[in-house]
Amino acid sequence: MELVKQLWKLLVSYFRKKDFAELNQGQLHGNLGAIFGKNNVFALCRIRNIGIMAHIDAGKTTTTERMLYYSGYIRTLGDVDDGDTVTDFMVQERERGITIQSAAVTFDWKDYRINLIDTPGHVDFTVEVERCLRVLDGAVAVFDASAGVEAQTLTVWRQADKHQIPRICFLNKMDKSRASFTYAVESIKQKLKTKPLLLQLPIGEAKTFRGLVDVVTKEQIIWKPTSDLDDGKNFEQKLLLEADDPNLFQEVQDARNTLIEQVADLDDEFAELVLGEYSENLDLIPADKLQSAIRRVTLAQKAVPVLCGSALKNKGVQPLLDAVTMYLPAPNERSYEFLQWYKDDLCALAFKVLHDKCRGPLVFIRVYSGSLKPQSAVYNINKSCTERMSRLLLPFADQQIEIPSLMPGNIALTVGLKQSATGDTIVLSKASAVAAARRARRDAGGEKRSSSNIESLLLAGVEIPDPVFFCTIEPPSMAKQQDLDNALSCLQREDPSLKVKLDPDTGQTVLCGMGELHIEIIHDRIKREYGIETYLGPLQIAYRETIVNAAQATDVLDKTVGDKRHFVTAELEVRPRSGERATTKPAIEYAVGVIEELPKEVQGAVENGITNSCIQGPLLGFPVQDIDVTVQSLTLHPNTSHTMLSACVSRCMQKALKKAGIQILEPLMNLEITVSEDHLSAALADLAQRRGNVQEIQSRQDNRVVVATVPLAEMMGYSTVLRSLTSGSATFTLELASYQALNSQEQSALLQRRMGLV
Ligand SMILES: Nc1nc2c(ncn2[C@@H]2O[C@H](COP(=O)(O)OP(=O)(O)OP(=O)(O)O)[C@@H](O)[C@H]2O)c(=O)[nH]1
Repeated sequence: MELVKQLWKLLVSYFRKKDFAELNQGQLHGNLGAIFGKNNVFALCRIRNIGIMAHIDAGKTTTTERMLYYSGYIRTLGDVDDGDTVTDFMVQERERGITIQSAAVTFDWKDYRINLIDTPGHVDFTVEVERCLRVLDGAVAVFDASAGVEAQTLTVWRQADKHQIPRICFLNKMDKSRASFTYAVESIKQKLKTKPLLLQLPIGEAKTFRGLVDVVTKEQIIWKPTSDLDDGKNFEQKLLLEADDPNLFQEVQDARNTLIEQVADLDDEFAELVLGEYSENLDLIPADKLQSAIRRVTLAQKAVPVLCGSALKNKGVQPLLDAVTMYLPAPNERSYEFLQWYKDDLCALAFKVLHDKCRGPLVFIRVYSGSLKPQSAVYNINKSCTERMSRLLLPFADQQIEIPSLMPGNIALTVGLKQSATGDTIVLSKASAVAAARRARRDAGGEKRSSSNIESLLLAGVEIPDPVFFCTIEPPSMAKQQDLDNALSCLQREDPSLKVKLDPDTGQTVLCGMGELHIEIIHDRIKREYGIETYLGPLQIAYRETIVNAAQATDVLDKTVGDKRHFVTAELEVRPRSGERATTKPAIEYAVGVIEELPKEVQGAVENGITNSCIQGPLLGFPVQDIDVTVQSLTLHPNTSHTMLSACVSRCMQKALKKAGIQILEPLMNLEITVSEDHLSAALADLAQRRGNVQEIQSRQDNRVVVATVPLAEMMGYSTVLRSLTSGSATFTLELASYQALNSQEQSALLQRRMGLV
């Protein structure tokens, strides 16, 4: 029997893949043609730019796939486990069943144009999530209904808070045996500190989950599997009557009253209705009035609508799409201060770069005002350069269709921009940027333009956290070094969280990344996409250095090059800084009398020298963090070049840092392990051996969640160990918490290891 089942699964999977291959070749293009054939210009109020975000494996890609299917843009349902979804199109994504890079798709749902971005859930790709959130107007947060809020949910939720993005919650996986609507809602309330508005109640849970009731309209939706195809298109929608199910009817009645109360508390306009016209009978409040009020509180981010379903079992996705159009904002409902300065001129943000072998860099752009046309020149404010764009493409995962223009509120791909990178602001022309700057100055009351004023003309970029892992990367032969450098520079433009540098001692190329998986994927991409078989050195931890005491140093440089004498004397003081957020940017000040005499360019050269010496600390060459520097005195010969000045200051800094005593800091990680009760003690015992510090053990349904901190150095290859300790049942997330000082024994052991003595 088991064998027959396996064979059947194989057959289904084969035909799905076959369908998908055919779909890629023909059907998809047909559908894209259909989009293009239609009126491609949507009124702003009918556009939704949304993202799908969640903890790893919550079901983002599966939900996206269903959205594409129900909107008619694909005719066969893909499956993450079969590696044939539309948005996970990278080979690595299909092989591993995870999303690595965000994919943008454009589709229409009931007269609305939806630009949707499926984002990765793995913590190593958090930067990818953030740069997409930057251009979105709204987001759907997907939850595994059996797990509620998980570690990475918190991270992406905070990112969405930072960009003030209105959200809808979708409790997915309601079919799972441990799914619990009540538990998931409670965890949203407790952990995300938000007000969930229950817009639906599930009918059945786990195996019995078969539909839901819309609390606003009191309609029940029951999915009816047909014998041949259970794709979720067949459902019955009708008013729930007391006779159908008296208990459920009462539950819905209570839920609607609670919802009305909640919304009335948050929205004055609705409160007036509740207290006035409908005070006698809340039942009479029309659904559309309640929906409008829910929309207002969602847009104001005072509360979050909650829906539920099972994407895998094809239930609940159509109502979710309705909710996206109904409750998430249109581009013109978001306020952006900078738009007033550009008037109707083009203002757009480049938020992602892809490298295409034939077409070169493809830059994803979101237009905020004005419009963009192919074959036009645009001005990049960040790079201060004019670039020519040749074509405009509408993205559909890994395929695109050419479009004649891009209107405000929309997202598209541009071909031909060579300089633009993630986070750059693109405007019509230099003159337009100057005019916008003038208007901004006028609005600021005619003040002289300060640098922060200029920054407000630029759309905010994305903060890239420092990498925690690094390793050397070697080409197979010296002849391939140039190809490797090219590949790395293309990959870096695509992925700002990847850092590449040269080891000054060995001359080797060093890759720095956000985690083991990140570096593994980059290595794999270099092989597959650029055809270079590279060798990675052992993965190493990116430590930091700091100082323990205050110290002073002086340095003199006296060099004659040709007929020019370069003469500098510098005296610096360094002090440890405490209390503030860890930063590798030194705080620089000048002793009385020094700054008045320094021209601006000289000051720039001094600060360059100080900052550069903090990039590589004196002990092990790691970045130096948390120091204050005072320039006590500085004398220089008028002929001295800025390079010589910086070099002298840098040398003086190194002396002062050495005198101050160097302390090595190691990355300390927040670790969250979800493990069954049976394997809890094994996981804890292992953690104790890794210098782990358990802070809390929570219960999550039948599982336990261990919240701990642990040094990153102890976590190499942890996934394999945890898998074998828990028979593959546990999962974990790891995220940088802070940097902590090594004790003297650990520090000397590390020094010896780095010097190759042990
Ligand atoms: N039981 C059940 N499984 C689901 C459901 N939705 C998704 N899954 C499964 O959960 C796993 C992860 O699904 P994905 O859609 O890849 O999740 P994701 O959030 O996109 O994952 P990442 O992008 O890697 O973070 C796959 O094995 C899916 O088949 C659901 O509604 N019910």
